[in-house]
Parts: sequence; structure tokens; C-alpha cells
Amino acid sequence: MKILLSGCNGGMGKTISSLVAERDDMEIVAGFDSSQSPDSPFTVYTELEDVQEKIDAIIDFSHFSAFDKIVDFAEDKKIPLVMATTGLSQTDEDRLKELSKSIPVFRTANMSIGVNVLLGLVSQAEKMLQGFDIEIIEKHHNKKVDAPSGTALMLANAINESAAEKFTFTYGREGTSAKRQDKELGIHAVRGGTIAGEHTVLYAGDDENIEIKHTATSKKVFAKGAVEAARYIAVQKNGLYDMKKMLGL
Ligand SMILES: NC(=O)C1=CN([C@@H]2O[C@H](COP(=O)(O)OP(=O)(O)OC[C@H]3O[C@@H](n4cnc5c(N)ncnc54)[C@H](OP(=O)(O)O)[C@@H]3O)[C@@H](O)[C@H]2O)C=CC1
Ligand SMILES: O=C(O)C1=N[C@H](C(=O)O)C[C@H](O)C1
Repeated sequence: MKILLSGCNGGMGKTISSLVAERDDMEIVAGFDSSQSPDSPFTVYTELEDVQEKIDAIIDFSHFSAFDKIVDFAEDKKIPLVMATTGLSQTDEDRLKELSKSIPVFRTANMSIGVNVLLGLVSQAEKMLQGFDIEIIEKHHNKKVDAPSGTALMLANAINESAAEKFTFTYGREGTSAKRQDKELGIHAVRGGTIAGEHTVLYAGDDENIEIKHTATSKKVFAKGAVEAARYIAVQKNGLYDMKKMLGL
């Protein structure tokens, strides 16, 4: 199958290119990014309207500022879309839902199996750990532009969906009036070095704590998930899909 890789010059783009080069069932036939890349084995476009190749699926790991261009292109050409970029607004997420009525759309903020299992675990824990204070701590590399991570938000939303009484999210704390409130869910972003992605959900109770933690040890885990998602989405009916649906979790 033939892929258009959006964000092809970036960290995830390069990891996906290397992975796809080892496969014989898939080929990246075109790239999209903010600049040309002379060494690329495929043509890199800076304008999607210039794309000439026939495309079976689009994989996007770029930047939230490119969102409308990519969605317009997928919608116009009726090409299944894997949208992995984070930092999207609620309006963007709503547009994906709407778009999925006319093409198959795969949306997740985290392509790893582990994080998607973690989503189920936090939903279960929410029903069992009444009264525990919950804090999410995420750690990523120093090049990440958005905070908190899309995964941290996905975990927080999963907890809230299972919660009888909804939490208010607090992003970091500072100052002299920062005491923790009831039904507050703290979300904290740490940035440094080359950390591929770490998410810890801390449940702090009276004299006891539980931590559930997922660590991505390289970007390869996300690339592998994205490639599987592209294969999957290319043969689905119109609709909105995610890792849980694809993996049957
Ligand atoms: N869902 C998941 O499992 C995962 C999602 N991600 C998400 O994927 C995205 C990309 O991550 P990563 O590869 O690390 O980021 P990088 O910054 O390394 O790569 C992004 C690429 O997109 C390009 N780009 C930026 N703005 C535009 C634009 N307006 N139009 C076209 N291209 C653009 C960048 O170009 P330039 O450098 O010139 O700005 C860069 O080459 C992020 O949102 C990240 O959070 C990452 C890993 C896993
Ligand atoms: O930018 C990254 O690198 C990652 N972004 C995703 C997020 O924001 O959750 C997923 C992963 O943790 C890596």
C-alpha cells in the first residue's frame, strides 16, 4: 500500500520511514513537511495540492498548525487518515469526528499497546480507589512543543469518564495559594534530553500510594503502531477508529 507521510522530516517521520523501508507490503510514495529534503528517497511536498501520487492512506505526525491543510486534503481526495499529532484544539478533534462520516479516520495521542492498556487500567482503578488523590506526571524530550502531552490528557479524560464526580484538571502548581483541592487532578509536564515518553499515574491515599507507569524506550514503538494503524484504516468503512478498537481492548 502507498503512504503519504506528513511530518516526514521530523523525529517520528524519520523513524516511520526507516521502519517502512524494511517492509514489502508498504511504501512511502510522498512526504509532506515545512521544507524540502534533498536526501529523501521520496518526493517531499511543502504544498499538498502539488501531490501527484496515488495514495492509500495518510499518516500524520507533524504539528497542530498543519491540521487544517491535512484534513482538507484527506477530505477532498477521500483518503483514509491516521492522525497522530498532539496539541490539537477541541475544534480540531470535533472536525475529525465530523470527517469520519465521509472517510475512515484513525485518531490516538499514543500508538503504543502499553498506554492503551493503561487507559483501561485507570478506568478500573477509578472505580476501586475512591478518595485517593490522582496526579499524572509525564516526561518527554526537550524538543516537544506541546504540554501537557496528548497522552496525559487522554489518561485524564479516561479517568473522568469513569468518575462518578468529575475532576477539575490543574496544570502544575506554584505560589502560595496552591493547596490541593478536592476533586482536583494534577497534570505535570517534565521536559529533558531524549526521553521518548513516560507517563505515571499516581494514586496517593492515606499512608499508601500506587503508581502505574508506562515508559516508551524509543520512538519505534509509536512508529510500529502507526504503520499497523495505516494498514488497518485503509480497509475500514468510514468512521472514527483508535488503538483500543484496532487491538480489541
Ligand atoms: N500519537 C502518537 O503516538 C505520537 C504522537 N506524536 C506527535 O507527533 C507530532 C510530531 O512529533 P515529532 O516527530 O517528535 O516532532 P518533530 O518536530 O520532530 O517533527 C514534526 C515535523 O513536522 C514539520 N512541521 C511543523 N509544522 C508544519 C506545518 N505547518 N506543515 C508541515 N510540516 C510541519 C516539522 O518541520 P519544522 O522542523 O520545519 O518545524 C517537522 O519536520 C507531535 O505532535 C507529537 O506529539 C509523537 C509521537 C507519538
Ligand atoms: O511528542 C512526543 O514525542 C510524544 N507525543 C505523544 C503525546 O503527546 O502524548 C505521545 C508520546 O508520548 C510521544
